[in-house]
Amino acid sequence: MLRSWSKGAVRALVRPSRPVLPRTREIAIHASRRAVQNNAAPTTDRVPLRKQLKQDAKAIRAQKRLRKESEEASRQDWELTVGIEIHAQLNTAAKLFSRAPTSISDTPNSNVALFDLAFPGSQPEFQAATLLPALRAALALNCQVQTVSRFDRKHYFYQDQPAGYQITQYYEPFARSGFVDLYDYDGIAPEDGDRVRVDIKQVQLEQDTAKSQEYPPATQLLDFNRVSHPLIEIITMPQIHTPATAAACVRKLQAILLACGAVTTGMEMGGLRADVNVSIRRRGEGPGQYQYDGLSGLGQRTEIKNLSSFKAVEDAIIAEKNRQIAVLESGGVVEGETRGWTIGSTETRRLRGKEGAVDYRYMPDPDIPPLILGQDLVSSLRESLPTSPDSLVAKLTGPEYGLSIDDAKPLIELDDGARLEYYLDVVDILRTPSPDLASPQAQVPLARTAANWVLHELGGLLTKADRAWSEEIVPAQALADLVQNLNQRRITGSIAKQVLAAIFEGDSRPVSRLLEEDNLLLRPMSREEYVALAQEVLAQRPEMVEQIRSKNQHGKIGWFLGQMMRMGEKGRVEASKAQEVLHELILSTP
Ligand SMILES: Nc1ncnc2c1ncn2[C@@H]1O[C@H](COP(=O)(O)OP(=O)(O)OP(=O)(O)O)[C@@H](O)[C@H]1O
Ligand SMILES: [Mg+2]
Ligand SMILES: [Mg+2]
Repeated sequence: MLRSWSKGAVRALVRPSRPVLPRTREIAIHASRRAVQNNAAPTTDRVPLRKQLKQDAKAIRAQKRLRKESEEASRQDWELTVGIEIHAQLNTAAKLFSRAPTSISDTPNSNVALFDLAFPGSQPEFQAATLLPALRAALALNCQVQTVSRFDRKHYFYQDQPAGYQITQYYEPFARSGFVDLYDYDGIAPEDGDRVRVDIKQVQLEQDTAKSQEYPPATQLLDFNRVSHPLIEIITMPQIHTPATAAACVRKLQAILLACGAVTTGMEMGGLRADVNVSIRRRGEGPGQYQYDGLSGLGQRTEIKNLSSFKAVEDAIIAEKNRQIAVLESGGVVEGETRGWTIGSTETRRLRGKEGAVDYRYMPDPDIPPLILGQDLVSSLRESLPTSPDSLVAKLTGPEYGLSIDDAKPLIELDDGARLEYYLDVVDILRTPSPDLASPQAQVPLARTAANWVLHELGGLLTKADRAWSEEIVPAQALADLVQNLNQRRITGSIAKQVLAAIFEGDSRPVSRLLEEDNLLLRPMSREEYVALAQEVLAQRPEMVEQIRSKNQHGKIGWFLGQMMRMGEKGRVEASKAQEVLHELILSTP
């Protein structure tokens, strides 16, 4: 179908499937095994495998210790400074200046308007709907929204940018002067204390570039579906001084953007990319000669572009800091540069000298009128802003849910917020009034049990099967039914795990039917049955019973309990009742 915005004839991109990277731990294990095999010539001094592995582990520990010590030493001598630029793809249906859809997963080059390809004579049509996610982001980042802002042209020549310039907001961005607070639970470096506030200089609207795919030696294919996808660039002040806090800052910004609905995908899916700017200065020496937006005394910065994971942010900063220290300690000078980083690498690499504002020849775009924003729009968006990640942490760890921070954080962060949605659905179902509803006091334990099942039991199955998250694998209703049955002691924990695994594998029967048909409901054992079973296991080791009685070795009761669980009918023995009967028979009978 020929759409008015898709007449550009552009070579299609063949999208190769994403390579599956082996996990680093696996690489390490394989590498050491291979080393052992290579050394396995039939010599008399061959090192046994276990010994070799132990030696390898010791060497790795020593290496880590050395690295930590040298980090510590360099931290005392040098101060690191980092400022971050985040590019986030906004959650909008259309591009920034055309009505072409933003869907980038469609056939390559199928969602492109003439303006996106810079066809002569085509004109920009600003898509006002872009403002909604952009403003939500700015408000969630505590920015001051500007009543008037404008678009500028930033010139550079590269095939992913058909106009020869990017439309951005350089002189008058739509939002300024925000901040993001990072807490210890966000994973900031311990030396940064409980909280770090990072100021946000500005947030600007701009166009994304086309996606290029290299086929060396001579082919590069371009997919213009991404060109002119609306982006915001968030620019932090250079106020971060540790690599871990820089990574925590990007993670937090992503969480905030997802929570307020400004974006739909995070770094994993390419919806967010970070550039980090790194400089160092020697402690105790005079101030550096560089300044940024009123903050002076800084060292010369280099910029590492296009980082696509939190780990890459942290690792690239560590590598670049070490490189700059080595340059300065050997009497060299740090050049203002744009550098690159490859995952798994230990060094950043020079891409080009850093362009300055002059190189970009910024100029106001003559074809796009200023953006004038009414305060009524801003206030109504502010009022309807969804809960922030910090408020979510407070809510989940507060009296309503009572979760630990260790459970609350992954719930909020996993699967771009989808895991939390699912968890809240499960809890909502559990709390829906019903005749046998747990009392309000029981709601916290129920919420905790639900978190355990969503994160650890269901999460464990996902990890084991190496499957991506989907709320459809085990519907929220099914998990809630399972937790409810467990809570009401209609099934045992091990049966609940067995049923969860069955549903995970595709059993689509409602939980109640599954439990009935497979005869899994707990048929409570009578007291007589518990006593008979206990007597049977006690008779197996009378000498142990004697020891418990005479020497007060109560810890040994656990062995008998284990025997009762094993010997009893599957799924019928309740540990607490079995223990009670054991205590009674052993301790109160002389
Ligand atoms: N001396 C410095 N050390 C560390 N970071 C710095 C230093 N000076 C500036 N920065 C950081 O560098 C970033 C500069 O971003 P900005 O978008 O203003 O300029 P740019 O990098 O030249 O632009 P672009 O890369 O978009 O063309 C900010 O995050 C700022 O905090
Ligand atoms: Mg920038
Ligand atoms: Mg930059």
